[in-house]
Amino acid sequence: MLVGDSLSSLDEFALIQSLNYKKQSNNFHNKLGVIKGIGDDAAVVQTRSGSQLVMTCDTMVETIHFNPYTMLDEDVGYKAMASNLSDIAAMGAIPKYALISLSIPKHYSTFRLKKIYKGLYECANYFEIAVIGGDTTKSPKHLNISITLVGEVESNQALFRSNAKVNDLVFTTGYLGCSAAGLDYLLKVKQKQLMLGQIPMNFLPLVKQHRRPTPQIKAGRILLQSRRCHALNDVSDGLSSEASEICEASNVGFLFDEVKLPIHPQLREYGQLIGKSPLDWIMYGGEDYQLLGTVSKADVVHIQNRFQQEGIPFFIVGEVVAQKGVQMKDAYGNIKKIHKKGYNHFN
Ligand SMILES: Nc1ncnc2c1ncn2[C@@H]1O[C@H](COP(=O)(O)OP(=O)(O)OP(=O)(O)O)[C@@H](O)[C@H]1O
Ligand SMILES: Cc1ncc(C[n+]2csc(CCOP(=O)(O)O)c2C)c(N)n1
Ligand SMILES: [Mg+2]
Ligand SMILES: [Mg+2]
Ligand SMILES: [Mg+2]
Repeated sequence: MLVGDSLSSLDEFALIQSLNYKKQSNNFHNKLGVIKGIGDDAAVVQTRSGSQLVMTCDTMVETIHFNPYTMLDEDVGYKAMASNLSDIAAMGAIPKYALISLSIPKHYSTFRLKKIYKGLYECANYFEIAVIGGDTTKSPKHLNISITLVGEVESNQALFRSNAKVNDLVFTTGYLGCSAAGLDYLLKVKQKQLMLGQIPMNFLPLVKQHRRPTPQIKAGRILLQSRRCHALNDVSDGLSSEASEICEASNVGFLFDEVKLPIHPQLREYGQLIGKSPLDWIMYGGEDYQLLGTVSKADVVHIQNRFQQEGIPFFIVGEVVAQKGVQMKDAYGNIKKIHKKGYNHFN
């Protein structure tokens, strides 16, 4: 990076890399018991007890992650907590403690902040997370909420992006693309603080997925306990981006099967209405917070059964191949390359 380079010339992931690469020695990390540092959904560190700590933080910034047309105040708190929980789920870990950092512009009333915290505690209480601290400051213009989550995982069992193996099957734990379509709808309607009751029934699942995604903690635990899941990631930036992350970390490729990608009926309907392919939202939309992972063919039936017992969807959507990168096979058997495109903060 050159002095004075503008951020817009840099990719978000390249920026993280350039700020952190080779700044600390491996010995130093080993001494401190770092099992997994930068580069996965959460960090994993050794403790003196038998288990390991899992830590992550994610931020929501007004105008970037939400605005008055897309979210109710309660939803902002709920989603800030849920998106962090999702990174813990992607490690197969159990979330436990949260620290909340809040930066508030002058025009926010305590009434609105209480609503944000109502949603935040709704999510924290449901998933049995103890809120144990945080930080509060003024902000020049927009609200900023950042959450640090700490969880626990059985020693050396955490699921990484880096263990996918050629011939594994690729799965997701639910429908993708709905959140992005819900966002599209809300931005088109453009009505401030739109209540659920004002939204036509057929668009409700899309809006709900955008405002209140369910972090897949239970799915992550099933996958870890099965001891048969090879790689795992959560889908915050879109399927193409998250698949690329697993492929890069594992040094493999993914071949998605277009006819196997599940399309939510309301996503299909909304796509038809506005003339857009659901595949665009699925591949490049993001914020669904489902899990994307790989499992060996021999073990897939066992895992499928466990998901069925728990009533959680499990869709096989492709396979892991030796050819690097992400590809898509269409209904006619034609294969095309999928570029790593998706939500990226700086381009
Ligand atoms: N400013 C930073 N300094 C050091 N490490 C960072 C920084 N920002 C992100 N990271 C690390 O980079 C890795 C990738 O982060 P990223 O935010 O893309 O993952 P994610 O939280 O799973 O995705 P998303 O934020 O889209 O939900 C993680 O290990 C994260 O801890
Ligand atoms: C008003 C508004 N405009 C656009 C978006 C879309 N969006 C913002 S951040 C992000 C990726 C996840 O965030 P991160 O990578 O920071 O975890 C996506 C898909 C939105 N939610 N609200
Ligand atoms: Mg993640
Ligand atoms: Mg993040
Ligand atoms: Mg992101």
